[in-house]
Amino acid sequence: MTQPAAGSRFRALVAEQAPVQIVGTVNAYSALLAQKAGHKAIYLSGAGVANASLGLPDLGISQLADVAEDARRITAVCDLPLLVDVDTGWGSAFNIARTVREMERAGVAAIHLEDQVQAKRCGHRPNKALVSIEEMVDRVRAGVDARTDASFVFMARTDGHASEGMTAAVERANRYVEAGADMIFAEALHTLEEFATFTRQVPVPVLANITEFGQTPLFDVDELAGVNVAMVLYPLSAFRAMSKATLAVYGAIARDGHQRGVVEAMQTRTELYEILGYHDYEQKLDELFSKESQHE
Ligand SMILES: C[C@](O)(C(=O)O)[C@H](CC(=O)O)C(=O)O
Ligand SMILES: [Mg+2]
Repeated sequence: MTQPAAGSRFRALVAEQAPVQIVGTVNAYSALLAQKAGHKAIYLSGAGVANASLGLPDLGISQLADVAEDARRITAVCDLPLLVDVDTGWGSAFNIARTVREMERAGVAAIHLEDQVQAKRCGHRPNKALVSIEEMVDRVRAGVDARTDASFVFMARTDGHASEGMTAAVERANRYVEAGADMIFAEALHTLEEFATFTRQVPVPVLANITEFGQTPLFDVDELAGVNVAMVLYPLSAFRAMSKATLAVYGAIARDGHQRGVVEAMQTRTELYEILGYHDYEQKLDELFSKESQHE
């Protein structure tokens, strides 16, 4: 039986399970770990691609090809609906159309595209500059028009709150919805009251980005459910934890001349193989070999 398209599955999840938790997975193996932990939706972060895959800051340096490659690697092994951060779409109308098509081809369920200028910054840092409402409306129109699968989710992100305030952020969101956006990413709001105001006035599912060390307090799902948030994003939580763990292991090996003090902190070979389904692959190999030897 073939599965419904990724976009349909993501829409159904948002409709049934709001708020849906969406966890960042910086690579294919992380996606398998998220699935193992019981998550139903995953995220490829723009900052994650820049930081983890490229070793660069999240300042609009990465390109479509970088993000598409990481997305394809995830969808190749994990069928959970994947939301992908496409930053500003990497250009104007035809570039945005190409971004949408590439993401559809990569088996992605949803993308979010933001209203910052091309030289974008992290949404939780100062000095973000936005394009005009009209320019962002053009981006949304170009993206929505480029879809070949009507279920593919186009989410518009507004960074408007930081420089223009709540009223303007709500106005921007509504203009993007009128232009065809299916869902809205409300970046860097500060309070639950702000989320309540936002969701009251925006007629589509709204995402809250609960990234650590940022502008938004670490509200829990119940609090966010109470203000009608439909999706809760944890873009870099696992990446931040694995980075700290990695540094501790490298440090211990350098300092101690062995890794014995940090073995306890490691996932075992057995656990790794379980996540990967290693033994199924091995069995397949055995079957192929034994068939081959029967022909000899
Ligand atoms: C969600 C985000 O766009 C990302 O790329 O993961 C970042 C997250 C972060 O830097 O903490 C953002 O909010 O701009
Ligand atoms: Mg980003």
